[in-house]
Amino acid sequence: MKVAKFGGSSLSSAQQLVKVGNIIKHDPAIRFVVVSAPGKRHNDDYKVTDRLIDLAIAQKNGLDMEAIQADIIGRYQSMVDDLGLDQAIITSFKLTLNKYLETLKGNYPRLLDALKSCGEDFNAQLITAYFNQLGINARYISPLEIGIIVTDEPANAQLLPESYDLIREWRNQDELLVIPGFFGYSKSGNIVTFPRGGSDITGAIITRGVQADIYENFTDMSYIYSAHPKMIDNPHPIAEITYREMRELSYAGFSIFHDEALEPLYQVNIPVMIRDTNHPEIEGTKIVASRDNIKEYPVIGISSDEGFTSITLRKYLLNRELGYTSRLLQIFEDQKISIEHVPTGIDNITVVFRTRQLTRPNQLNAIIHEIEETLSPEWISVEDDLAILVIVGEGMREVTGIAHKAMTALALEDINILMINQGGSQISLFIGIKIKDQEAAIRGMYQQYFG
Ligand SMILES: Nc1ncnc2c1ncn2[C@@H]1O[C@H](COP(=O)(O)OP(=O)(O)O)[C@@H](O)[C@H]1O
Ligand SMILES: N[C@@H](CC(=O)OP(=O)(O)O)C(=O)O
Repeated sequence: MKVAKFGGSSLSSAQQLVKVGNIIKHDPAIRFVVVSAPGKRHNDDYKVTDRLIDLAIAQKNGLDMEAIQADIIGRYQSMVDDLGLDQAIITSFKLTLNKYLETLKGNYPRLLDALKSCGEDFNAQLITAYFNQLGINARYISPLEIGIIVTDEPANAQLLPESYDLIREWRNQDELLVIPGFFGYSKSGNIVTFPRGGSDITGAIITRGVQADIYENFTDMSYIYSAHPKMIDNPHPIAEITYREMRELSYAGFSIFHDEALEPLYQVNIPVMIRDTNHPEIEGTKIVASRDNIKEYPVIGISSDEGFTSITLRKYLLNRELGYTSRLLQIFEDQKISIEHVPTGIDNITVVFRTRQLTRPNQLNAIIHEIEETLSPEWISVEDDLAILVIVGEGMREVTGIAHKAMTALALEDINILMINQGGSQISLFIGIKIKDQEAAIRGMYQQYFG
C-alpha cells in the first residue's frame, strides 16, 4: 500500500491534474493522496500560498483585497472550467475565504494560518471532484477528521504523537482518501500550518500513520541530483540516498524534499521515492536507511545555503576558563536564537546562526554588547554575508581524501575559507565562505567529486 503526495508543481493547472489522474488510475496500490496548493505554472507565475499570504497582509494593512482574491479564485476557476467540474465548488471556496476574513479579523497570526490552509484545502476538494468524475472512488478528508493533531503555535505546527493511532484507523478504507497537506488542527480547534513546504510533512505523517509500504513524493524533477540543477548542468542523478544524507542536504538547500519530513519515516524505516509527475515511467530517487554503493559514491551530494551570520571571539587562555562556552551559548538562548555551528580553536570560538532569526531592531548590537559585558573577549568580529557549503556522504567515514578534494576545489577557484566544521556523525563537512563565492565553489567541488 502506498501514500502519494503531489507537490504544487504537479497540481498547478488542469493539464497537470490530468497527469495526476492517470497516475492514480494506473496504480491501485496508491490508497491515500496528499495534495499541495497550486504551484507555479511557469517561472514568472505565483504560488497560490503566496497570494493567500498577500491576502492576509492586505487585510491587516487595510488595503484593497479584491484583486488578490480574484487571483486566488481564478486559479481554481480555470481548473474547474478546463476539467468541466461543477461550478458550485467555486462558490463554496469564496464563502470559506470570506468566513475567515470576517471571523479572524484582528487576529493576524490565526487569520494567516487559516488563509494559508485554503490553498491545499480547496485543491483537495477540487481534485476529489475530478477523481470522482474519472470514476475513481475518492473522498476528501480534512486533517481534522483523519486525526492530524498538532501544537498550537501559528505557522510552526508540530505533530502530537497520539495522531498516529487516530490515522491508523483509516488504514483499511475502501475509498481513495484525498488529504490536504500543510496543516493540522490544534486541540483548541485552531488551524495551524507546518513551516513552508510542509505538505511533504503531511505526506510522511499519513504514511507512518497508515503504515504504508512506501511514500511516493511526486514533484517536477525525475531525480534528486547530486547538486542543485540550477547550478550544475546535467547533474548526477541519485538512485539511492540515506535518510541521514537527505536530511543534511535538504536542510542545506536541497529544497526538493522538506528536511523535517523524514523524521516520521526514518524511525519506522519506510522508504520515500521522489518521482516525477511528468515522467511517471522513471523510477526516481529512493530514500532508504542504508545504501550499498558507498565505495563508488562516498559523497552523495553537495549543497549550499546562504543567510548565515557568524560571531567570532578571541581571548588568550580561553580554553582554561570554565563555563565560557556555556555562558556564550546562554546569551543566544536568551535571545531565542538557535545555533547552527560552534567551531572552536584553543583561544577562539565562533557561533554561526541563521540571520533571519534576528527579528528585533538592533538585536545584533545587543548580542555583541552582552557578549562584551559577560565574557570580556579581546577581539570580536561579525560576518553577515556567510554562505555554508555542505558536502554529504556516508562514505566520508571510510574513504580518505574527501576533505582534500574540497580544499583543492576552493584553492583552484581562489576562494577564501571562513570556517570549517565536520559534524560528529562524520557524514558531512561544512565550509563557510562568502556568498559571492558560492556558485564557483559548488561548480569546482562538483567537478572534484562527480566530474
Ligand atoms: N538536488 C536537487 N535535485 C533536484 N531538485 C532540486 C534539488 N535541489 C533543489 N531542487 C529544486 O526542488 C524543486 C522541487 O521542489 P518543490 O518546489 O518543493 O516541488 P513541489 O512543488 O513539487 O513540492 C525543483 O524544481 C528544483 O528546482
Ligand atoms: N503550499 C505550501 C506547502 C507546500 O508543501 O507546497 P509545495 O509542495 O508546492 O512545496 C507552500 O507553498 O509552502
